[in-house]
Parts: sequence; C-alpha cells; structure tokens
Amino acid sequence: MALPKKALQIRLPPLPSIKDVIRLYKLRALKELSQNFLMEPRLIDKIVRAAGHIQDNVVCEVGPGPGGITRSIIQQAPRKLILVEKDKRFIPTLELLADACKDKVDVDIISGDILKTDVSHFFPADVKRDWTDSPPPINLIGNLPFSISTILIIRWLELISKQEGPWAFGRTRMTLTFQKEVAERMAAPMLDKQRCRLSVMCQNWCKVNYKFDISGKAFLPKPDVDVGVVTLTPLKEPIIKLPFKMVEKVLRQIFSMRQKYSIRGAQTLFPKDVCEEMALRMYNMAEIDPVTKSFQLANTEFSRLCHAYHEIIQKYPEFEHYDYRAPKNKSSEEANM
Ligand SMILES: C[S@@+](CC[C@H](N)C(=O)[O-])C[C@H]1O[C@@H](n2cnc3c(N)ncnc32)[C@H](O)[C@@H]1O
Repeated sequence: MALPKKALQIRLPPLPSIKDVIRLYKLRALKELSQNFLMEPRLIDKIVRAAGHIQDNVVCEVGPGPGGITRSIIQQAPRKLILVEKDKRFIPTLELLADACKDKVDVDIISGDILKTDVSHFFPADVKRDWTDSPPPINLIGNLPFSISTILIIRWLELISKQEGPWAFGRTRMTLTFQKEVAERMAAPMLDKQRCRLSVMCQNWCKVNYKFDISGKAFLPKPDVDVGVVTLTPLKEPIIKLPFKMVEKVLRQIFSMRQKYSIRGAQTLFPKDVCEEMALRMYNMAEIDPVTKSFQLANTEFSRLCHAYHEIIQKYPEFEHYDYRAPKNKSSEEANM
C-alpha cells in the first residue's frame, strides 16, 4: 500500500512582515480596487488549508496584493504559482517573494486584470485531466476584491459550463473569499432566506462548500462586512443541461419578483399579450405549482422549468430574444415583426 505523501514545507528566508511591507512600500489601500489586506497569518493559513492538498499542484492566486496568502501558498510547495495582480505597486514585493523561492517554486507574475486574463495559458499541458476524472492538480485561490467577486464567479461559471479556460484542463477547484452575504447566497439551499439566482447558478455547475467566516476586523483597512470562504468544485454534469445564457435568463426572470409567486417572474419571459398563458403552460409542462415562491423551488424544479422554457421557444422561436425591459417588446405581434 502506498504511504501517504509527506507534506513538504518550504521555508522562506526571513522576510519583513506584511504590515512592514505595506509600510515600507507605502502601499496605501485603494478603495477602487477593494483592497482589504488580511493581516493574521493564522487565518491566511486557514484559507490555504481550505484548498486541500496543494503540494506539487499548479496554483493561481487572484489579487495577491502584498503577498500574505502568497507566502502561505509557497510554504506548501506548489509546483508552479501564477499570480494575477492589477495594482502595479505590488509587483516589486511579489518579485521579491518569487526570488526568495526561485529554486523551489516556478512563479509567474502577471500584472493585469483577472477579468481579462486567461490564466490557463500558463498551465503546463501535463496537468490536464478528462472532465469525468478527479479534479486536476490545479487550484484557483483568492481573497477576491469585493468589487469584482460576483462578476468573476458568474464569468467563471460560464467558462465551467463550456469547459473553457482553466476548465479546459478538467474540473479545476476554487477556494475564494466573498462578502459574507454573497457567500451565503452561493451556498443557500431551497427554503433558505438567502436563496437567489446566484445560489442556483453556482449549485447548477459546482459543488459549493461554505467553509468558514472571517471577521472584517481581521483586515486592514477593516471592511464594513464580514467575509465568507467558499470552495467550489465543478460537477461532472450540471443539474440543468442547457446553455449557460438560457439558464441565466430563466433564473433571472423567475427570481425577479421574490415577494410574489415565482410564476409572476416567469411571465416576464414572454410578451405581455401571451405572458400569462405561456408562463402557465411552462409551469404545467414542468409540473410545478404556480403558487410557489422562487426560494421554495429546488434545483431540480428549476431544471424542469428551464427545460419547459426551452421546449416552448423551440416551438415559438420569436420569444427567445424577448426582453421585457426593452420598450419595443410589448406584444408578441411586435416580437413577430
Ligand atoms: C481584498 S485584496 C486581497 C489582497 C491580499 N491577497 C490579501 O489577502 O491580503 C484584493 C486584491 O485584488 C487586487 N485586484 C483588484 N481588482 C483586481 C483585478 N480585476 N484583477 C486582479 N487583481 C485585482 C487588489 O489590488 C488587491 O491586491
């Protein structure tokens, strides 16, 4: 029987503390880049531990900033570390770190925006796995800037749905921080008061694990809210096996009237003069009680509703691009014109 691999720890040479790095390099936190630095090594290590075994893996860290999490990742001896940081002021400190471990870890520093960077260009070809295999030895880790965290996860879910970017290499896992409320929404099960479109979207393509909270007090400067640490592992098969954009649209509309019955939201998928009839048809086809609120629906019930919508637009393709917010889209006749 193979013995479990002994955890290798890389010992970094003595380095100034993160507090001193911030002071020495005069790295005043910028609000526009949602810079809240995590100062406590114990919590930093806890985030990295939440990613599981990362020794010999390819790790990509989003927004390393002054490098607190980066140091903890390096100590776990990854094979390769890719750092994506938008704020150029941090690059010299990250270069110092890369230099301190250059014989042991291959570090790539990308001075750029994670929303515009395909980090998979930096992955070695041999870490690729089939989608149905265990996840590849790749981890995406980040104490994400609040300003982009929801946009980023939605964008990544779309890439997961298409098995593109980091997910062209298999079911790449993520360990990420979000505002506590956003993290709670991502993991919220049916009937939870936080249940929303983001919950169903995340759970449709990933297994979402809410790991733990971090008090806002642990950050410098202190944000107004606490933080939740979440891990996401792409599912072998999504629950709703339909294109991302269609699922996103149906869920957005169904959740658009939270206080009312969900069918009222579904009505906005169709032109005004047929909306009641079409939404009822959709609910009947899906065998869902129209007197149900959106947070009361299970992921499998959303799947049936999305498939019913898909079937309806196969029959009435003119409804596919209907957008109830567009002033011209008032009736099916206009939609037909
Ligand atoms: C919440 S701070 C975390 C800093 C550090 N990792 C820590 O935990 O102390 C977010 C970091 O993301 C960076 N950042 C903000 N927007 C970014 C973007 N679009 N792409 C890459 N990095 C970004 C910020 O400059 C900052 O360093």
